[in-house]
Amino acid sequence: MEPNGSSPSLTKIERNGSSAPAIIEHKAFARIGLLGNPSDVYYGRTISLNIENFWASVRLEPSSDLLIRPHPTHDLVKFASLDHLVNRLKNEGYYGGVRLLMATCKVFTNYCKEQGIHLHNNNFSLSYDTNIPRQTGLSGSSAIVCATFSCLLDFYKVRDKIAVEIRPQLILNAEKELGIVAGLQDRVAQVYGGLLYMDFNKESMEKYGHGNYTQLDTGLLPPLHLIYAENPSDSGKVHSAVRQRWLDGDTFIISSMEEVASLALEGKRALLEKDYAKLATLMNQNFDLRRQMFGDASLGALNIEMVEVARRAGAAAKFTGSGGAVVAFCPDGQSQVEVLNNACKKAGFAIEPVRVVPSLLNEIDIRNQSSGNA
Ligand SMILES: Nc1ncnc2c1ncn2[C@@H]1O[C@H](COP(=O)(O)OP(=O)(O)O)[C@@H](O)[C@H]1O
Ligand SMILES: O=C(O)[C@H]1O[C@H](OP(=O)(O)O)[C@H](O)[C@@H](O)[C@@H]1O
Ligand SMILES: [Mg+2]
Repeated sequence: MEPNGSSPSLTKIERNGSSAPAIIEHKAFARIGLLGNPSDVYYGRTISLNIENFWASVRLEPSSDLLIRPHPTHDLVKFASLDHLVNRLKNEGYYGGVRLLMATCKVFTNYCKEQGIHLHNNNFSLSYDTNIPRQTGLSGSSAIVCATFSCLLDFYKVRDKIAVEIRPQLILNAEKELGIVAGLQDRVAQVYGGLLYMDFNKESMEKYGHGNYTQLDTGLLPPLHLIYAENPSDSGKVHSAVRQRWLDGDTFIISSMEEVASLALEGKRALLEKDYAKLATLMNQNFDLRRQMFGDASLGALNIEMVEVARRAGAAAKFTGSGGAVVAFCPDGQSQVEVLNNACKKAGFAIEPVRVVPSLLNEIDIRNQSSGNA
């Protein structure tokens, strides 16, 4: 695994000798919610893209015992002192990636059993690594789950038995299993790659168990920038209160989520027409609606400041996910990008150009898309 390297190859299957069982390695990349998030949690719509800037990788090695290997830093259990332990919990919480790997194994196994998909009895060990800034709304959690899921698909050779459009829901189920409130957009972007328009309308979700996912030409995108800060926030916690209000029938939340969903629909049109002034307006509206629904305390002062620094430079800006990272677009071009770069550096925020991942579907995946994907 080389998450600190620079060139992300997608899949690696190593054979040590002609008869030795294969080691399988998969990557899953960070994603940006460009428009419509978080309405994906509420039968809405989003436009999202998978980005090469950051990724998680998972390695599966055949072994005699079934072993889930803790990550040396993300699942820290050895500390220099009590203060170190307490600080670590304060800044990063109790959890690392081990629980994600375990939940993925459980959801995968149960789904295969329910569907009558045969799994052989060989064991494996799983380890992971990631360079996705932790809990910054770049979908670091589902990248770990998605890469694990891909390893299991290949280890059990069942890629042709689990249709592509079903996989995001199974990946989401692994996090649901852990009580994390989240939606499908991350997982769809990570399974499909590229730029996607997603429609999670209730009818399709209930009838087929998935939304309608359309891959768009990544060439439609204008240059985008990613801004982020070391500021972990727990996306599950951020979402729980708003989710509860939505379940309780709060009319403000329900109508605002519908408005957010409609931004993705308008955004699709704007992208197809290359109407980037419109795109900028929609991105700003998206963040303003999130801010009204979630409230400043839940979004966090530093996260709001990231959006405001970008806006003061004249850029359109919104969260990539639930908070921690921002996607910015400079409608006035390169001179504005320079102003934005300087403003971010001055404020202590990292900024870098967005690099989009091309489609990740292989021939088996494309052949096995179910007919329910209208
Ligand atoms: N970089 C990471 N390393 C290990 N585990 C992680 C990492 N990021 C997220 N997780 C796990 O996923 C859970 C949910 O993370 P989440 O808040 O959704 O972050 P993100 O915005 O990166 O998806 C965390 O509580 C933790 O268990
Ligand atoms: O709030 C959002 O936009 C997203 O939040 C979660 O993503 P994360 O990267 O963990 O912040 C959630 O999983 C997504 O479905 C939401 O759209
Ligand atoms: Mg997450």
